[in-house]
Amino acid sequence: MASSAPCNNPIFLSSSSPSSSSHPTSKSFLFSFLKNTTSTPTTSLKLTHHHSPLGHSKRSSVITNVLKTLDPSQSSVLSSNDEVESSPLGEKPTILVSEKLGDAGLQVLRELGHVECAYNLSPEELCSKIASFDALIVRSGTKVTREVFEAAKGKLKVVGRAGVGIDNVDLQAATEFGCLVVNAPTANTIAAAEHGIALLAAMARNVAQADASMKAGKWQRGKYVGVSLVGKTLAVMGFGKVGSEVARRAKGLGMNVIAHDPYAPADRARAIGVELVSFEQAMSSADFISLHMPLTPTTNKILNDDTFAKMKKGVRIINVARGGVIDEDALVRALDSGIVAQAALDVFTEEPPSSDSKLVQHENVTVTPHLGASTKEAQEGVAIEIAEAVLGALKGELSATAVNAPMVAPEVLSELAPYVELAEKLGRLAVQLVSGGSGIKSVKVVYRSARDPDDLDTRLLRAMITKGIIEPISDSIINLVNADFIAKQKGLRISEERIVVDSSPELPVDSIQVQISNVESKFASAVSENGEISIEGKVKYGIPHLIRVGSFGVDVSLEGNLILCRQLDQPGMIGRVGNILGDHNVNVSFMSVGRTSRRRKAIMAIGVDEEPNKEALTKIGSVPAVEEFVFLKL
Ligand SMILES: NC(=O)c1ccc[n+]([C@@H]2O[C@H](COP(=O)([O-])OP(=O)(O)OC[C@H]3O[C@@H](n4cnc5c(N)ncnc54)[C@H](O)[C@@H]3O)[C@@H](O)[C@H]2O)c1
Ligand SMILES: O=C(O)[C@H](O)COP(=O)(O)O
Repeated sequence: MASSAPCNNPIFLSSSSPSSSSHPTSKSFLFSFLKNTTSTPTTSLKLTHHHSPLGHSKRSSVITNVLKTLDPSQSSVLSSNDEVESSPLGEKPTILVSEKLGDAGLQVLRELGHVECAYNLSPEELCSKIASFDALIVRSGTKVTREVFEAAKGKLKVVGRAGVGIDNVDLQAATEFGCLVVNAPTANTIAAAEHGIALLAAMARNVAQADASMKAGKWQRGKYVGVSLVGKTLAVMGFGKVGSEVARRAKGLGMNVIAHDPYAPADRARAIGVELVSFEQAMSSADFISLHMPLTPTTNKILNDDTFAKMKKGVRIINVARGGVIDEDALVRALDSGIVAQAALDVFTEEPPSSDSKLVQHENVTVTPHLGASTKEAQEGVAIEIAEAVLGALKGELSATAVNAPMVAPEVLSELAPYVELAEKLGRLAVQLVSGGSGIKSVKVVYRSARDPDDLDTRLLRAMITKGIIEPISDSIINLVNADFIAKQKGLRISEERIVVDSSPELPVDSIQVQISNVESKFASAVSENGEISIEGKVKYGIPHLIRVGSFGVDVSLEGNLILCRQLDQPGMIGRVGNILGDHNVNVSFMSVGRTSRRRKAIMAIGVDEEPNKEALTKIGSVPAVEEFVFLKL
C-alpha cells in the first residue's frame, strides 16, 4: 500500500508580470506560502501589505485557495484582516540579520518575526547558527555559501539580500535546497548613481589627492590640474537602473554619453539621449568608462589586459559595480603604462582589499570602501524593501523580487490556484499506482484547454505535479524554487503537451492528464491502451476531481483517501464494499462507477475519510467479483 509523505515544508508559489523575463529591470512578483511544518508550526500571518499588484481581497482569496489546496486544515489561518491568529502551536518566524540594516526595516521585521542581529559572524559562526532561522538577511559582506545552506538543514526558507548584487549568495545551492532568494533592487539605485557621479567628478579634479595633500600641510595648485567633463565621451557599461541614472546625470554635466548593454532596450537609451554601442566601440571611443553591470561569469574580469589595450590612451575608469568585473592586476599595469590615466573605485575583488594593495595605494586611483549604497535614505529604503520582501515570502504574499524562482504573473496565479491542488494530487495519485520496483523516468502531462497553447503558463502546475510525484517516494521537499532541479537530479523527465479543446476559454485548463510510461502498475486498470499509467482530473466547482483512470471514466472528488476497485459489473457490489467499510468505521465520502460496457468490467472509485485497516482491505480483496483494488492516499 502506498502512502504519502507528510508535506512539511514551505511551498513557494511565485508570479510576475506577463512581460517579465530574466531581464533584471523586469518587474516580477513572488507569491509564496509558508506552509506549516511538523517542527515549526503555523506562523501568525498578516495580510496587509504594500505593493501587491492584486487587490487585498483578491490576494487573500488566492492565498486561501492555495492554502486549501495544500492542506485544507490550514485555510483557517488566513483571514482578510490584519493579524491572524496563530495555530495553537503557532510561533513567529525567526530572522537572522547578519549585517547592519536600517532601523525602519528592523522595525517592520520585528512586527512579525523574532529578529536577531548578529554582525561580523565568521563563516563558521554563521553555519553554526543558521539552522535556527527561517530567514537570513545580508548585505554584500556575508558570503551565503553552499555550506550555509547545508548547515541550515532545511530550516532556512528565504535569504534576503538588502541591496542589488546577489553575487555573494550561492544561487545554485539556494535553489537546490529550495530556499528562495529575494533582493532589494531599487532603493539604492540613486545612491549608487550619485556615488558614481561623485567619483567621476572627484577623480577628474583630483579632489581626494588634493585634500590629502593639503591636510599634509601642502599647497600644490600646479600638481592637481584636472580635466573637464563637458564634451567628453562617457561609456556607461551596463545600462540598467544605476547605469541609466548615471547616464542621465552625465548628460546634465554636458557629457556625450554612449552605453553598452546587450540587453538594454534601445528606446530607453534614446529617451535620455544615449547611443547604444558595441563593446568594442565603447572601449575605443570613451574618455571615461563607468561600469554598471552585475558580476557574472560573463562579466568577470571583462576589463583586462586585452581590453585596456583597446582603450584610448589616458582613459579614466569608474567602478561602482563589482570589483570582479576588472582584472585588478591588469588595471595596475594599465595605470603604470599610462593607458589608464586615473581610476575611481568603490568596489574590489576582495573586500576589504589588503592594506598594501597596489591598486588602492596607486596615486592615480581614488577609492571608497563600497559606499555606493551608503546614504541614509538608501539604507532606510533598502531595509524596508528587503524586510517587506522577506516577510512577504514567509507569510504568503506577492513579493516583488524573487531571484531564483520562476515567475508567474499574479493574475495567472489567481486563475491557476484551484488547479494547483489538482496538479499535486494527480501527481501523488499517479506515483502510488506505480508498482514498487519500477523506477519512474518519464512523465508526460497533457493539459486540455480552450486557450491557445501559448496562452497557458504551466510552470506552477508542473512544479506541483513534480512535487506530488516525488515527495511520496523520497525525502526531498519540493517547492517551486527547486522542483525542476530535483526532478532533473532524480532523472525524472517531465514533458508537457497542450491540447486545444472546445471548452470554456474562461477556464485556464479544462483537464490535466498525468501519464507515466515504461513502468508497471500495481493497479493494471490504470494502464491505458498505450501502455502507460494514465489518470486525468479536472476542477469542478473549485474542487479537484478524478475523471479518468486508464480507460475508465469515473467522477470522484479528490478529498480524503481513495480506493480504486476493479470488478465484474454486477448488482450489489457498491453495497458489499460499502458494508465492509461501514463495518470498519470507515466513512465513504464519494463513490463513482465507471465501466467499459454493461455487465463487463467496471471500476469503483470510492472516496473515504479514514484509512481502512488491513482487515477491511483484505475483506474487500476477497469479494469474489473484485479483480483488483488499490488504496491511495491523497
Ligand atoms: N557600489 C554599490 O554600493 C552598488 C550599489 C548598487 C548597485 N551596485 C552594483 O551595480 C551594478 C548595477 O546595478 P543595477 O541596480 O543597475 O542593476 P541592473 O540589473 O538594473 O542593471 C545591470 C545591467 O547590466 C546589464 N548587463 C548584464 N551583463 C552585461 C554585459 N556583459 N555587458 C553590459 N551590460 C550588461 C544588464 O542588462 C542590466 O541592464 C550591480 O553590479 C550592482 O551590484 C553597486
Ligand atoms: O549591490 C548592492 O546593492 C550594493 O553593492 C550595496 O551593497 P551593500 O549593501 O553591501 O552596501
